[in-house]
Amino acid sequence: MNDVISKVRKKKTVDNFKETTDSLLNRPMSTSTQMGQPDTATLTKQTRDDIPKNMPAAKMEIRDLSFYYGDFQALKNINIDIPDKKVTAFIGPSGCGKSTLLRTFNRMYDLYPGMRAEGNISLDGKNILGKDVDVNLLRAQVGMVFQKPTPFPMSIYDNVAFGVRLYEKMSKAELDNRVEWALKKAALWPEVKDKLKASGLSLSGGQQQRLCIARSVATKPEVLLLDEPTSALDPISTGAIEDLIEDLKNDYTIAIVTHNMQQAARVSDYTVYMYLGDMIEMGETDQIFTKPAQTATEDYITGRYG
Ligand SMILES: Nc1ncnc2c1ncn2[C@@H]1O[C@H](COP(=O)(O)OP(=O)(O)OP(=O)(O)O)[C@@H](O)[C@H]1O
Repeated sequence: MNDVISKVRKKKTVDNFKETTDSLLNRPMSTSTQMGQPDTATLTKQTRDDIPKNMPAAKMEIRDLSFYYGDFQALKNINIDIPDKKVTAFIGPSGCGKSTLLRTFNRMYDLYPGMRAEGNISLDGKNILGKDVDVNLLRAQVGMVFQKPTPFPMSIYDNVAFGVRLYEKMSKAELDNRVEWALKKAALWPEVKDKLKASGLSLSGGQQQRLCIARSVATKPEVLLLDEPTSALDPISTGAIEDLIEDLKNDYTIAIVTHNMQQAARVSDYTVYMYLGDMIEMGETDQIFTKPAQTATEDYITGRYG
């Protein structure tokens, strides 16, 4: 039944997406947009006063966040709430800072010298940018899946058990249960249950990406970050991952970066539009795709630039 509802919901959103983009496309374009640029005259950058007031409880609160690669400022004073147990999609043209923003949510940038974040990101009320934060623990709480599937060169079982062994002490039987649970969550169990000792690298691209999702959920994170998780996959594997996202949001708060507008419309509850390091607009996905508040968002969604 849930399956049917979810398929109807998806179909509706996709139909809405098409109808709206068609009607949005019939509106006249500004001169700058005609030249393949956003209409900067009407582009309003958001501040913390613009965070929508009617949002559900926030799992993460991002306040006055700026990010630097050396001297280059890639994020400029970002203010957003990431709602708990919802899917938030980040969209925007290449280089606007989507991946950079996602990587601040688990301080992935700490691995590289010369990169720094300023401002505040709170997870359940605690600032994760503080010096006292245990970043390994943070990364267990805030899991990440990358664009290209990145299984470790070890067995399917060990891939999933890897993070669990790092952070938790448990018996072999408990670990077996956790591995099975995570593979079921990632909708991969039926395909691999008879070959858990085979190398993770022997799986197809779509299976490898689901293995990476299983590896992430195995440590029972609270937030799951997905950075273009399907861009290297075929349509069938993409559909499987999108169904999985729909299912996972019952238990996890999910943030996803995607270049695919239809995918953002299909899988997300909230959408954030970014441009050149600024957050331009955040709202419910249906609103962003049917009635964006900013002309720049509308122009991007309708494919007029980006
Ligand atoms: N390691 C780095 N060193 C220096 N600048 C970087 C680095 N990574 C990204 N940038 C710059 O930061 C800006 C934001 O990049 P980011 O990868 O976050 O954008 P994006 O919106 O995710 O792009 P895409 O959609 O193409 O993946 C870009 O101008 C990019 O060139």
